[in-house]
Amino acid sequence: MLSEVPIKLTDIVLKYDDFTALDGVSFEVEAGQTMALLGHNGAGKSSIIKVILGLIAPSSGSVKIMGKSAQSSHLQHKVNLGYLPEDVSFYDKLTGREVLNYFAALKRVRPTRVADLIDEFGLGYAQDRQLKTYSKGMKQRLGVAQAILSEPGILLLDEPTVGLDPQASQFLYGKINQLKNSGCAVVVSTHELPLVESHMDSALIMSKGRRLAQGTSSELSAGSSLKAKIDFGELTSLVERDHYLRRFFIDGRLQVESGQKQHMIKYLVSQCQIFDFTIDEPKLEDIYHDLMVHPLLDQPAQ
Ligand SMILES: Nc1ncnc2c1ncn2[C@@H]1O[C@H](COP(=O)(O)OP(=O)(O)OP(=O)(O)O)[C@@H](O)[C@H]1O
Repeated sequence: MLSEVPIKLTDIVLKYDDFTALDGVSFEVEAGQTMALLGHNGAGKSSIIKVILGLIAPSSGSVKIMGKSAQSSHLQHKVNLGYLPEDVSFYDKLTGREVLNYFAALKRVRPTRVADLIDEFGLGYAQDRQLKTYSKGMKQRLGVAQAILSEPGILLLDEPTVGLDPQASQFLYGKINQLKNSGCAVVVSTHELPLVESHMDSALIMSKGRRLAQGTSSELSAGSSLKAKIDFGELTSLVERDHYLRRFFIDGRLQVESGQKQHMIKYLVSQCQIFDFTIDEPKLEDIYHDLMVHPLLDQPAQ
């Protein structure tokens, strides 16, 4: 029997009174896949996470977690799920260690895991201090440690790197990668595009509750109107002789839409015997900003 898809949303519409926060959102996250939710403030990212958790019911559409409705009453007990809310807050008279011990007992996690995570997240020196003495980043580290405590099969992180220093952010994405390799399905809502580009499998880019684009970095790049830039040593002299290449010679570089890239590479290799070139693909950050300026809102939901 095929295993169930950990997260599957189909045509989700979510209304808060008269306001439509999500409008026809569909996607799946397979086991061992990581997906980023991107979009402007108010695009609907946290709402998606809350719908996946079953904290809010969509107005229409279906949310299946491991094949079961997200609204099913015992789902939380049956699915090993880790969650970091956007505004992480714990009772601030507890110490860091007490907070993690509390969640460890709740999730039936061995106590040695608490000690390991406190150590890995660099909180050992503060583990017996009350949270009211913690900085924002220390609380965030604790929140992330809480979310991954049970080595979840589904991990939902809402803006996990807010307040984290660059080293802690890198460490977190290393942890996400470890969980992915053990089969966890991961969804991260974030505004940190370079981290997404280097660490996540795919991204769903949202605007005003709708999907603007979705895919891996190369799929997003191929669907974008931004150009890939191809450079090699004797470019200028070759372009002077080659009428075809001249068409793509812009600002001293060959520039082609991502969809034409393979064709251009073939041409360079077979027609020009150029084997040594570099390709500068559009960055996720550029694709994102381009989409925000030129939205493709008529794109049908997948
Ligand atoms: N409980 C609520 N009642 C009414 N409107 C809400 C509620 N929660 C969210 N909204 C609205 O729904 C839209 C989506 O909100 P959401 O929090 O999902 O956005 P987001 O993409 O996570 O934003 P941010 O990047 O700022 O965290 C926003 O316009 C927000 O004002």
